[in-house]
Amino acid sequence: MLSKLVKLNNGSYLPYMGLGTWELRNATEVVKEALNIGYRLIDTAVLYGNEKECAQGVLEWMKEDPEHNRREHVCYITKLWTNQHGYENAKKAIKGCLEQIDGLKYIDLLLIHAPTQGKKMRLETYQAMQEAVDEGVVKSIGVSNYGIDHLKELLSWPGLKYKPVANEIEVSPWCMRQELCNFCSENDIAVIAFAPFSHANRINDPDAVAIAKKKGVTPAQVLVRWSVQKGYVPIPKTKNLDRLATNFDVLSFELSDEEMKTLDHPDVHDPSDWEVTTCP
Ligand SMILES: NC(=O)C1=CN([C@@H]2O[C@H](COP(=O)(O)OP(=O)(O)OC[C@H]3O[C@@H](n4cnc5c(N)ncnc54)[C@H](OP(=O)(O)O)[C@@H]3O)[C@@H](O)[C@H]2O)C=CC1
Ligand SMILES: O=C1Nc2ccccc2C1=O
Repeated sequence: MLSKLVKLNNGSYLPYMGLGTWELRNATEVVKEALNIGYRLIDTAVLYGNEKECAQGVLEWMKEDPEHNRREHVCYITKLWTNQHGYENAKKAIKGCLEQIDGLKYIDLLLIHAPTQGKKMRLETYQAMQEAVDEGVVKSIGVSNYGIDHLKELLSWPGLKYKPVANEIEVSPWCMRQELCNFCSENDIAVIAFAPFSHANRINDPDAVAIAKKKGVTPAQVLVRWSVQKGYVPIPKTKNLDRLATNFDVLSFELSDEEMKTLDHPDVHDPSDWEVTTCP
């Protein structure tokens, strides 16, 4: 039986999966509906331009049933974009993120969106994020699109006060990043798996379709389940209210070892998005 929560290295938890919100233009409506279905993790970013709308969705959901729908039940993730790196710049950017979400009061998990700005900028940004934890406005911090070298740089940095709790990276059966995922696991860093459908490119994969048919589920559910069963936290995105519920329903069935192996493509590296895990 899979747990509904993934324990982080700072003692807090992530839900077993969440909602991606890139390109969501009806974010308030989708986030509110997702929370009503049972999603408890919302992944946004400064880049997406919808932080305010996502927060509004959470606030409206809380307002619907204040006794049961509580702020502390939701994990709100946002990410600093690449032009927000550097100590002062990041301080200002974090303030901006907090202004966007106002009524939510704090950010559950703040990530550096990508390691593209070089060592000095990466570490200065992280320093500003650590201070936001000390100020109580951010509960946990982590990174995204970090490769092993970027993680080693951070873990060996003398200024490290709070270990990154998570690395958000593209992971799917066609982008397994086994070495990086193993490194994260060995260092107690959770893997948040973005683009679990390879940005919809793989939703009709014949193996996923065949397994889905056999189980009476959708191929999307098979791909989300693959990720959850690997121990990752997938964050599929949909703007479609009907798909929200099925994508979330992945605890009612299991994939056998053989089915997992059929889906695995360890020798394929086909990211659907940017590939910056090896940048200097
Ligand atoms: N940190 C980073 O650098 C990155 C983070 N991310 C995060 O990860 C999230 C997910 O990645 P994303 O790139 O959106 O790609 P996904 O792999 O989640 O695929 C999303 C696509 O799949 C479609 N889809 C969703 N559910 C179904 C379904 N049940 N059946 C058929 N099609 C479906 C969606 O269309 P529709 O909406 O019409 O249903 C959309 O076109 C992002 O939204 C973002 O939050 C993504 C990329 C980079
Ligand atoms: O969701 C995302 N889609 C993207 C495309 C390019 C760069 C970053 C991202 C995201 O974070």
